[in-house]
Amino acid sequence: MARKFSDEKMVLASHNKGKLAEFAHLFRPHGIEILSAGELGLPEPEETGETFEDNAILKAVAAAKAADMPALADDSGLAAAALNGAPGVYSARWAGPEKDFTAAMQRLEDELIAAGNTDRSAAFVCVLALAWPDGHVETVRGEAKGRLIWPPRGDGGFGYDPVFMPVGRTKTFAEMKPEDKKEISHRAEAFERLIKTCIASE
Ligand SMILES: O=c1nc[nH]c2c1ncn2[C@H]1C[C@H](O)[C@@H](COP(=O)(O)OP(=O)(O)OP(=O)(O)O)O1
Ligand SMILES: [Mg+2]
Repeated sequence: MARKFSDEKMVLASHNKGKLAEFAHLFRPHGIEILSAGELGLPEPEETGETFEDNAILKAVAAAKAADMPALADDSGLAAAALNGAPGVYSARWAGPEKDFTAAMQRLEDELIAAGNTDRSAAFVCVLALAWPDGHVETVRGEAKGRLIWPPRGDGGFGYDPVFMPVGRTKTFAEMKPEDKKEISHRAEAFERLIKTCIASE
């Protein structure tokens, strides 16, 4: 049995404004007060894990202990099939300290072409970890499948959204309204699973 969340508030252990905006929408119907790592002055831990799970857990546990309240962390990224899942857990690092996603998307395109440009399928992955100050952690995972387009399109969203076209759609994540991305995203799927396992009262 998963541990249930029964508090009134939690800290969102992320320093990414794009994620924080999406979580604000996702949490709206649930009546849970969300504080951000930034507003609590929490440090950004080094993401030394090899998997999304490892990194989500280390971010959530560090924040829960530092804030002394339950903490939710999101570790996510884009996995290109032709690149054996790269950039994967390195998705943020491909953009460098300047968070230059124009450069990161260009690198992705260059590597797809170098790999033969025959398979442009990719998936966004999101692992959420909910940790308590005593160190207990629950994790859930969500995925969105699609393909990588070029050139980038749209100015909504964040990160790699302008090159990601979800399966069965004609708009990239960056061209969609936030409420449309929210219906089908990796983050929304993981969030729904989190609600079912850890937050719903049944
Ligand atoms: O919906 C998304 N749309 C576009 N790009 C995305 C998305 N979701 C993850 N991504 C990419 C960019 C992000 O920078 C990286 C996650 O890296 P990741 O370490 O989990 O997040 P982060 O460093 O940006 O913030 P933080 O660790 O403080 O939560 O993958
Ligand atoms: Mg990060």
